[in-house]
Amino acid sequence: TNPVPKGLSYNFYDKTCPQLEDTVRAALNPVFITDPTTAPALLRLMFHDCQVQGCDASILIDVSDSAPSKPSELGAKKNFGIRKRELINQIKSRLEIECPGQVSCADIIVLAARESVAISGGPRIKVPLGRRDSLSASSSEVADASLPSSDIGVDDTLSLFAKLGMTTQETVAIMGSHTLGITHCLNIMDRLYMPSNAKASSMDPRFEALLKFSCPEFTPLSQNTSFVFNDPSTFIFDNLYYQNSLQRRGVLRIDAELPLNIKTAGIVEHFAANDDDFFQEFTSAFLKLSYAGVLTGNHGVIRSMCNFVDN
Ligand code: HEM
Ligand SMILES: [Ca+2]
Repeated sequence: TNPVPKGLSYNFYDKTCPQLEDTVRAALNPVFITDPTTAPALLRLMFHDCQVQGCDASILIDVSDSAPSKPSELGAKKNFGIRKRELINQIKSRLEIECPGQVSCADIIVLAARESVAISGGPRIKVPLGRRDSLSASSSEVADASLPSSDIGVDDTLSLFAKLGMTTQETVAIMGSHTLGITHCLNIMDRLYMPSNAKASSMDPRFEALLKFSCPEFTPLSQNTSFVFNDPSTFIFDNLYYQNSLQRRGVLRIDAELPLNIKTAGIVEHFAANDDDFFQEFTSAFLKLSYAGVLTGNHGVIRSMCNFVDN
């Protein structure tokens, strides 16, 4: 049910860089310990790469060649809060010593996300490799059009991930990524303070008060870095996201509405009660995300540095 795209395989680097997965793990483990916010950042980095012109490391490119003065993909509004790109570069430099010219930045992003899930207590996902890197990034306009907005609802989310071949179960499972990490206040200000926005009314009032306390309505600019945790166990990959959403403590609109929509409510309840099934569906959803728009064979390149295109 989960065909591996042509050009990707589980033994892709067996001859050219057999120690790849060990190198990635060894590079990340110390960072995960010193900065536990790393895992959530790297998981979201993969989503935002794969969602914009495919899993091709386009999000790592610093400036756009075609329009050097305009913000490139990374500068898109919806990429606000993207962090830890430099870690992918650091891993890449190690690999350029160990196996020069072999490993794509796109594969490193997927491997780093896979490690992030595993180190946080989530499923250990084996991923097929062989992605290649794009020669250019998207414009910020294209990136903003490809990434979901922070107030997307259930139906739009289902169709967004259906484009990647995900079932409703898999879509609910991939949203379980919000078991990790944070949301900056600016992404929930409308939900909290727009009286016309009925979504707020379905929140647990104590949770709403907590969010409003963390994200006051008239936030001084100097404090617009404030954030809230996505779920109560923000560094642990578990099914508390679903339990929490069922208690009307979802942070984003989508987190709050998955348990309310007739198409997804039963699945949320199931994952809240059964983390094995959540992990299993998450695994197949993660793989489908990692297959999005991949460049393989003689498409794309292997960049020698992840943040710019020198080929
Ligand atoms: C409907 C789809 C989605 C929407 C609207 C959405 C939206 C958001 C928003 C607004 C944030 C807060 C970012 C910030 O303020 O810094 C966030 C964080 C996050 N998202 Fe999503 N997301 C979606 C799907 C996904 C998927 C598919 C994944 C992973 C595969 C994911 C992983 C994460 C993670 C790990 C964080 C925490 C990042 C951190 O702590 O730095 N999200 N998401
Ligand atoms: Ca991309």
